[in-house]
Amino acid sequence: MPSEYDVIVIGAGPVGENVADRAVQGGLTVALIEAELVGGECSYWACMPSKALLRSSEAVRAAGRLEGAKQAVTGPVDAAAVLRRRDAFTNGWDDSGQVEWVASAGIDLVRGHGVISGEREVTVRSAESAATEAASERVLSARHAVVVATGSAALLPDIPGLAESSPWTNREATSAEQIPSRLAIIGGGVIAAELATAFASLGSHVTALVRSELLSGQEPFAGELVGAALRELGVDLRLRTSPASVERGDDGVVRVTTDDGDVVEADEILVATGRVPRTSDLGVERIGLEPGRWLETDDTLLVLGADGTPLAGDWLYAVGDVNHRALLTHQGKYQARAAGDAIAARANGTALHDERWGRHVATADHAAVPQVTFTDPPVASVGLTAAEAEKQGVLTRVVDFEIGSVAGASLHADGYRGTARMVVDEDRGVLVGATFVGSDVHELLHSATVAIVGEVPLERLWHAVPSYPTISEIWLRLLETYGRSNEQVEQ
Ligand SMILES: Cc1cc2nc3c(=O)[nH]c(=O)nc-3n(C[C@H](O)[C@H](O)[C@H](O)COP(=O)(O)OP(=O)(O)OC[C@H]3O[C@@H](n4cnc5c(N)ncnc54)[C@H](O)[C@@H]3O)c2cc1C
Ligand SMILES: NC(=O)c1ccc[n+]([C@@H]2O[C@H](COP(=O)([O-])OP(=O)(O)OC[C@H]3O[C@@H](n4cnc5c(N)ncnc54)[C@H](O)[C@@H]3O)[C@@H](O)[C@H]2O)c1
Repeated sequence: MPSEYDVIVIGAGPVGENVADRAVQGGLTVALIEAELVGGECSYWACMPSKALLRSSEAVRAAGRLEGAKQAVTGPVDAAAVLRRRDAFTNGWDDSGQVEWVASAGIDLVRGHGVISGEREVTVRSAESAATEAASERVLSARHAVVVATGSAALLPDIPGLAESSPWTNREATSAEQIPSRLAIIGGGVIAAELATAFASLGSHVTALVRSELLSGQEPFAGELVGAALRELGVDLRLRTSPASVERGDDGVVRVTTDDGDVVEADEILVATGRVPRTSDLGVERIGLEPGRWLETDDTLLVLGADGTPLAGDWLYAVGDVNHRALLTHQGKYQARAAGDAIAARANGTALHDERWGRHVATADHAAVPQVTFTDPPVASVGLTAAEAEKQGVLTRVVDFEIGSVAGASLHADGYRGTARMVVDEDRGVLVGATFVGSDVHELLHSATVAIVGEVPLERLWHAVPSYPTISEIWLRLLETYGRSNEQVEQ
């Protein structure tokens, strides 16, 4: 293998793989360095296994909401079969399939831990040498760019006794071989809500300790509807409650003392309190950056130095979780496409389109980040919440509608419960945010993303006719509730 490449990518998660692929397609040679499994957190301990843990129980509950189907589906979910299905999605934590794809894409995979050892230089310590401490290092240099795609890891809050109690992070939870009888969860964000749903559905008695509100970054009705559903699943949901201390006794039982003096007992405790960047052992101090911090970038994903401008020579990029722009696989891969193409354009001396919405920038990170929280009901959101729009000074109008009163939804599930909200920028007459909560709203989300990214005037949206009878008719109801501008003039 050569020691000089056009581009070196550190981290072969979904985002690193994509930036490498894009750079190869731009005619460049690429080395992709991975310390663990090619495919990263998403494939093995995050998106894929967590969704596999959720889906079967969701399907059973969906049948239970339909007269006629519910009589046919009467038994409990087979947790062991769900775990086997999860194992199939993670390929038994074997990345050989993804390694094959890397080779077929013309990318050189280098196994080991990458450290930035100088400008355009990365030293790779092989996994074996890290274990034996034998010196087996390779120094690689990059003619054009080094891309950091090292992702994020679970944040462990400083709660007395927690670290000593063998807590689960997303890794242990998504790779669990058994369903614990009692699971305590700290946190009220996306991971906590999804994994509370998964484990409660698979038979755990879940106690969730949420220091503020559930899903507090989203529209308030999202947390209310998901919280009600979790309680129906038997989750002991404790809002505005924090753990004061944690202890795992000799009997193996974890005891969490809450700030109101109560004691919660559990067999396992899952920490879902946010993420930290994987930059603490990356050598960034050699180039004037602080280890353990997120890497701030411009919109072409070039890393910014302490002075807020890209490092001299435009050689260091950061994509995916590690830049903290949006901790989502699809958004990281979007950044990867922009960065990979920008690297190729800069290397080949072709035009750089770094204007807003240009080919080489990740503009959507600021305007239209879609996210589905795979609870039951799921929460599908994109763009700004009403509170965020107001905070940004947008002249905001909010329109809400109950999804259950749409014909398609009432056919979809008996007693369909759900809410939709659109957030409108009144000055521009366009949508800037949308949230849907309700069974199977996932697939509605992309329509809202297209409307926001395309800045489609609401007047034109009236001509996008939703099929009857589908849940998409919610669009028509939202527009009718908003009213047409000529109606407003007449009033
Ligand atoms: C439980 C859970 C569920 C999630 N569900 C979803 C979901 O449904 N949809 C969604 O969009 N997002 C989801 N996410 C978020 C998603 O997992 C991340 O946004 C995504 O994995 C980020 O990709 P990445 O490539 O930036 O980083 P990662 O996937 O973290 O990959 C980084 C890679 O870099 C490697 N690495 C790190 N440091 C080095 C080094 N110095 N040298 C060599 N290699 C290194 C790591 O081993 C890893 O393989 C979920 C997250 C969690 C925790
Ligand atoms: N379906 C998806 O798209 C999906 C699924 C899972 C994760 N993710 C991504 O992973 C990221 C991380 O998820 P997350 O749930 O860990 O983070 P989060 O930021 O969504 O939620 C963190 C939660 O922990 C709480 N918290 C923080 N510190 C605490 C402390 N010391 N004590 C008690 N509570 C504390 C917060 O109040 C919040 O409720 C998310 O930003 C999301 O983008 C996405």
